[in-house]
Amino acid sequence: MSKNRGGSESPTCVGVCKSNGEEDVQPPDASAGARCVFPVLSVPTMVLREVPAENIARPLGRNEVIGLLFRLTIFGAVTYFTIKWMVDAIDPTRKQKVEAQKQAEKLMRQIGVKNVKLSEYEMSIAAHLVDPLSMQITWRDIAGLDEVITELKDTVILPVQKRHLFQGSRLLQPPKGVLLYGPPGCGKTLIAKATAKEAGFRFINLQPSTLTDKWYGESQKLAAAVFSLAVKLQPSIIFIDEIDSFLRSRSSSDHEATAMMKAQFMSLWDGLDTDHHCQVIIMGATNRPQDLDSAILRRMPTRFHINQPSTRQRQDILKLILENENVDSSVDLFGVAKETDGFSGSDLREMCRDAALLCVREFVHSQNDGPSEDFIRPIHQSDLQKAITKMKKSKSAGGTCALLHAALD
Ligand SMILES: Nc1ncnc2c1ncn2[C@@H]1O[C@H](COP(=O)(O)OP(=O)(O)OP(=O)(O)O)[C@@H](O)[C@H]1O
Repeated sequence: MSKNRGGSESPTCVGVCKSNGEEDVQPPDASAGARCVFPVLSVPTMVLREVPAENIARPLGRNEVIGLLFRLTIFGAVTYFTIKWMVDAIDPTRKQKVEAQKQAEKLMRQIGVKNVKLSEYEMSIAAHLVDPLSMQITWRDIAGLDEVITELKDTVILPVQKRHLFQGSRLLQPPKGVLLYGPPGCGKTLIAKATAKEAGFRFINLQPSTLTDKWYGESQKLAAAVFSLAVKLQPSIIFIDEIDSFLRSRSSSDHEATAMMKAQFMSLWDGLDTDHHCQVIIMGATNRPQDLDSAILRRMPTRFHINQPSTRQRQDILKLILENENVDSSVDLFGVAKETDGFSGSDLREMCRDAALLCVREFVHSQNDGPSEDFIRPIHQSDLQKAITKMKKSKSAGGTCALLHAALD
């Protein structure tokens, strides 16, 4: 049953007859009791059928326009959020992004940055900001590198801290790029962190994988975000450990996205140079400076060689590492330094830890054997000797592995 215009019910079936190619609307009563020629009507046709012709021709009223706009807005918003939700749901990096955002917000609060609006990409870079409270490293924590520290103070920190002295000079501006190079474990990261701490710079510890492990196109947006974030947080240091893995010499085998990202990184870097008031420094560390792109090397004119420590430097490092430990007064640190030729600062630290652990182990054993004194004995020369032998063995095993890898490569 359908209701006709007058409101009375009739068993009619409204249909559109097509005869001789013309469309015609059947009067309701014409089809009464008859079979429909076209039993199903399309919705727009029904709507037109219901709306009087004069209503279609007349302009829409104010309320109708508002209603229409309202419905269109709702429809647009629902479509937008549905698509956004679907894109988010299929994005494999979504969880990472949410985590990064939380971490970034926490760090921004800790470093006291307020009223700075960050983009989604800047947020994920901000997750690599080092919390200045947890960054306790100062010059005092670095031994044997006094010359490097003095030069860093003069060439990097002074022009930043006493800007007014260098304002008129183009030559004496703080460098935009600093390269620390040398064997692993010799203090490059320590130097970078201490520079940031002492100069009062914010420190973005950028892992190359943050930029390289991304979807096509994401890397470039992230690279741009590194620079825009550093500028927003200036004075700041962008520290890139193992910079060679990321900005190595360009080759024809480079993936297109990698090549584009490198080129973009360099042009963003040049952008820092054009603004003399910009206080952003890129500090790179590498064990393989020979692998770095020559264009990158040109952008890092201030370079520091952090070499394997000499005997005197090793003695200073040992003194610093054992400063607060319980060491027997008979221990000869110079003798230990002489015996540890080829050890890095990191090796020396590991070696001293091993020696200290020997004392702890002896204490634990003595406790197991029955009641004994309740203190850990001091580190003796013999403990250090044993630890040196162990470290030398593990280094030569490491060396054999390295040779094996080199032969296989
Ligand atoms: N000159 C030094 N004075 C004091 N400690 C040092 C020194 N050099 C290295 N160390 C010790 O070795 C650890 C590793 O040093 P660091 O991370 O700075 O080395 P790196 O040169 O950056 O190494 P990598 O190239 O592997 O990143 C430090 O945390 C510190 O304990």
